[in-house]
Amino acid sequence: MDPDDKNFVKEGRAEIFSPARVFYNPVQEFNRDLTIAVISEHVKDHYKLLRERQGKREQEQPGNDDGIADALCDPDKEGIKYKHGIRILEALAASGLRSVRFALEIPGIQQIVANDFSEDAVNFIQKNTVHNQVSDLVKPSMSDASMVMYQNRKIADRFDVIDLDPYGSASPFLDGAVQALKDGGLLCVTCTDMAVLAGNVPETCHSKYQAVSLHAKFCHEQALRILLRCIESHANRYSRYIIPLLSVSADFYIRIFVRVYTGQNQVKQSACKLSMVYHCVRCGNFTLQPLISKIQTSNGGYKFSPARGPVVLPECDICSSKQNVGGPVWNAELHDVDFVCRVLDRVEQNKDKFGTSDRLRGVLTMITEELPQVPFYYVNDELSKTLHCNALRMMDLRSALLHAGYEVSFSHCHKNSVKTTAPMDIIWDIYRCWVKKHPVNESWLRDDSPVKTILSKEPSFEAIFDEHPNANPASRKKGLLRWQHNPGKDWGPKAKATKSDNASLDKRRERGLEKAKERKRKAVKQDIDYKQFPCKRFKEGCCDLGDECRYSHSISVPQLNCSNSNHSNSNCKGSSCGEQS
Ligand SMILES: C[S@@+](CC[C@H](N)C(=O)[O-])C[C@H]1O[C@@H](n2cnc3c(N)ncnc32)[C@H](O)[C@@H]1O
Ligand SMILES: [Zn+2]
Repeated sequence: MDPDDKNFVKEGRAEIFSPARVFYNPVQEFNRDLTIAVISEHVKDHYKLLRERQGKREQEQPGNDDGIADALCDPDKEGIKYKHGIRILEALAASGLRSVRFALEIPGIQQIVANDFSEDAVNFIQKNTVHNQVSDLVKPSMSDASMVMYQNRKIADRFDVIDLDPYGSASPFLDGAVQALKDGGLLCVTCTDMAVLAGNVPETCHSKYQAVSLHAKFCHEQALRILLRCIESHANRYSRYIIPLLSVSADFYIRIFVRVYTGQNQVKQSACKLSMVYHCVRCGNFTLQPLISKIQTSNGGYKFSPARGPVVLPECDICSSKQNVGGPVWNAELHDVDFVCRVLDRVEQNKDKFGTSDRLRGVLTMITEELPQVPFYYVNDELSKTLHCNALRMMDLRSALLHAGYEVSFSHCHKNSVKTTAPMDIIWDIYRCWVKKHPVNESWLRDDSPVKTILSKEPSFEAIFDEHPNANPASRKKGLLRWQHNPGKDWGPKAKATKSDNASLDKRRERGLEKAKERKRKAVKQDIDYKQFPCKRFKEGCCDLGDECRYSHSISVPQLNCSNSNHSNSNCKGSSCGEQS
């Protein structure tokens, strides 16, 4: 292998040959680093369990006569085979980079099956395995991913860890995965079909995940909760259930880590972890409707019964607008915070090991700060946008909530998120107090607008905006890297690998850039100032271009020219709007 080759990739301790016709996405290094940290902690638990089961505590002796580490102490050497180590299946392995990194960077592995249905990919898995001297640990396999999992359903054949990292949705592979894991086995799942999970196509979301996704500001957390519920429902069919360890929304994908257990009693509780979601289309108010209630019985036991509903009136109790209904979603915890703290410790103690350690520290710290039992969040800029008022600083809103006796946290899913135990009307009370000091323009107070409905009510208390000692969380105080800044050229889910080579891919990329430049030149010629138009992606919470975005991220974009009261603001095209006065 020639290290100067353009197709030669170094990541972690691995050196991989990865031509364009085999999939490789450099932006997913964060995903792979995170997975290595999580599986390493899983190995610790695996050995703890083994020791408990066998009651043995031997001195560590990696590498006995047959070259296999045999002791049951926590393994500490990577790259060697452990007789009692874990078995991993990477069901969709592409170049094998992930599997090779597992072999080189996670101690305590017995075997990794690196599977792909593409012959090309498997040839590269083979080459890369030999080049990185991990042929003892990594076994290339060419098969359909589901088939491998169905063939390993027998208890003796099941895996300790299954990693699913597909193009788009992981849903076709979930049924096989929940059956091919050992009791307590770890399932790691990526989904990159965010448009589906985030509410753009609710009917497709239903066909893939059996849940309706809503077009809501909390869409990234919704994606996590839809996927978790979907895995749980697959598991339940086989008397199994899941315990989420870590659920992450990052860049253009979600990544979740859950343990799968067997137990009919726990499976019954699954019904209590489901909720439908009502969501107001105008003010963003949301309410969860559980499907099953667990009721205490007189003899100290409990029974299940259908939940009472509906929990909301047909119209939003805050702004009287219509509400959509979505779900069902997972309504229980997204993470096991103790486990996340262990992963965070591992990252902090091995900073040099992970190329993305700064971001890992930031995101994991934020996750440990999230309110664990509060599904979803509001987005602060969206609240001020709804009222067309001056922006209320995040620290001021957080302080006001804390002074009023409520808990508050960020969500790692969104920069300006507000997770809180306060009902939405309390948040509006805080905004009502704010607006008294910073009145909104009279023109927004039309009869049919949520602005008027919300502001016509007096606040039920006097909000205190003085900085509260807990308003600034540690992750923010320490200035940890919590968000990816200005994504680079490779950002985004990559298309399926093609037969073309890198050179032609580069040419296509160059042509794309040239076209974009041409469009910009034309715009300048026509003297179009895009900054007068609001950025749709920013509004949806997914524009990461910051100041570089050619559209406006300001909430005070003048759309006031439009006199048509039926004309929704989000559709207004500013100076090009046909319905203007
Ligand atoms: C997104 S790539 C995997 C990337 C890899 N996990 C990594 O971290 O670099 C998806 C891979 O899945 C393979 N694939 C897609 N459907 C499959 C199936 N049903 N069975 C096996 N492999 C499949 C494709 O050939 C492709 O190489
Ligand atoms: Zn409303």
